[in-house]
Amino acid sequence: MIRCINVCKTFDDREVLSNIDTTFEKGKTNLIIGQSGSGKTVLLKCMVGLHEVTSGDIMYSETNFSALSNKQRSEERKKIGMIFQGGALFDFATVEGNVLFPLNMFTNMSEEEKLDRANFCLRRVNLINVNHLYPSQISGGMQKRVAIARAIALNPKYLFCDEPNSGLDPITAGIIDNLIKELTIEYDITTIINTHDMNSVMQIGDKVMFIHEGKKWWEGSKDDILDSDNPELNKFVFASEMAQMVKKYHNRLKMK
Ligand SMILES: Nc1ncnc2c1ncn2[C@@H]1O[C@H](COP(=O)(O)OP(=O)(O)OP(=O)(O)O)[C@@H](O)[C@H]1O
Repeated sequence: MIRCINVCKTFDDREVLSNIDTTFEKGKTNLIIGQSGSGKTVLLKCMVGLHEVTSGDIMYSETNFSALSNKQRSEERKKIGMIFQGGALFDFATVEGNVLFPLNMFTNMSEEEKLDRANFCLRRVNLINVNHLYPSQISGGMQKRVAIARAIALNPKYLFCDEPNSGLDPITAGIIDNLIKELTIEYDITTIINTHDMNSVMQIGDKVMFIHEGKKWWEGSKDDILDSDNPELNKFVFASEMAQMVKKYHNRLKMK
C-alpha cells in the first residue's frame, strides 16, 4: 500500500500538485487519469523520489519515504519496478541485456542465476526466442513486454507504469493492460498506472483517481465512473463520441 498525504509540488512558485491525498491499495491496479499537464507524471516522480515534494508525505506501508535519507531511499527503490513512458529500453542492449540490467546493478546473483531470472521474466511476459534481438528489431507491443519483464526482474512490491500502452493498437494495449493486472494479482503488488486511455480505465481500473489542474478531483472504481455527476470528470472521460454513446446506453439501461 502507498499513501500520499497532502502532497504538494511547486516549481518556481507554480503549484503543479495541490494537497493530493489518497491511498493506492496492494493487489490492485490503481489508475491515475487526467488531461495532459494535469500533474500525473510529477506525482509518480514524487512517489519514487525523482522530485522532492514541496510538502506532504509519501508512505510506503509504514515507511515515510519523504523522511528517508538518500541511502535509505535507494534501498526502498529496489522494491519498485518502473515502466517509463515509451518503454525507455536501452537500444544498445539486447532484449536479454535489458532484463539483466537491474539484476547486474542491484544483486549479487551469479551469472547463471541472473540468466535464469531474466529468462523466467521473459517467459512470464510471453517473450520466447527473442533474447538476442535488439529493441529496434521487435514490435512496439514486444518492447512494452520487455519493459515489463525488466520491471519485475527484482520481484518488486510496487509497480509504477507511466502510460504503459501509449502508441499501441487497442488489442495490443488490452493485452498489455491484462498482463499488468495479472502480475499485480499474482505477486500481490501495489500497481499505479498513469494513463489517458479510457479502455484501460474500463478494463483494469480497480481504483481510479482523476487529477485536474494538480488537484484530486474525483476517485472511485471503474464502475463508479459511469454514474459520476462530476462535471470535470465527465468532460474528460466522455470526450469521445464513442464514450458518450456508452454513457447514454448505460443511462437508458438504468431507467428500465
Ligand atoms: N521539471 C519541471 N519543471 C517545471 N515544471 C514542470 C516540470 N515537470 C513538469 N512540470 C509542469 O508540471 C505540470 C504537470 O506536468 P506532468 O508531466 O505531470 O503532466 P501529465 O499529467 O503527466 O501530462 P501528460 O499526460 O502529457 O504526460 C505541467 O504544467 C508541466 O509543465
